[in-house]
Amino acid sequence: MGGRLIFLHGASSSGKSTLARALQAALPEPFWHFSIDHLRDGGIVPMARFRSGEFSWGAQRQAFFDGFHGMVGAGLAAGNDMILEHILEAPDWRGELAERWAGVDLFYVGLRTPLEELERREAARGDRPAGMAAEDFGRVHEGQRYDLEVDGGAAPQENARVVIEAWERRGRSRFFEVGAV
Ligand SMILES: Nc1ncnc2c1ncn2[C@@H]1O[C@H](COP(=O)(O)OP(=O)(O)OP(=O)(O)O)[C@@H](O)[C@H]1O
Repeated sequence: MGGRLIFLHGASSSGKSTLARALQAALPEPFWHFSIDHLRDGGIVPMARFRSGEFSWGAQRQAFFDGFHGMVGAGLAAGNDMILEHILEAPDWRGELAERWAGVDLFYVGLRTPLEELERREAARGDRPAGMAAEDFGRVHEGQRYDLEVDGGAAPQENARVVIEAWERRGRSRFFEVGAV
């Protein structure tokens, strides 16, 4: 039997990682927290050499994301429950992932955080390029249909409680309603 997937989707600095950690702390079973941040910051990808321009990110990007999406499927297929935080950057990813994860017990959560708060957080953390959050804000939720939307400006523990409560009552995920968007 496959694991269950809680997918957190929202702009950079919307609070996905923070909510994922709050969920991980509150869920009744051990869920993985899975993010490209972990590949980048955990030393799996040679980031310094991409950042210096020695390696071309453009040339690697497709394989990187194909691999990342495949790792989620592999984790689930092995029976692991997972919280995925991710941004669907390309318009065709949604359909591709709906196909790849067909049959997965998935709960799709949209994290909406006001632009002013996104910009405040981005400036305060200082580890994301300025303007990234605003760029995401304008397009990240476009055409998405979520099983639940939460206010990324609210306290993470409260959002975790709301997500878990809704997740426990979940039906078939709207993530798979690809043709309808
Ligand atoms: N509910 C919240 N209230 C106040 N600050 C928050 C909240 N959630 C997150 N933050 C802060 O905002 C910043 C970004 O949060 P976080 O890393 O969780 O966002 P993210 O969506 O995972 O970002 P990215 O996609 O860029 O990795 C962090 O400094 C975090 O402490």
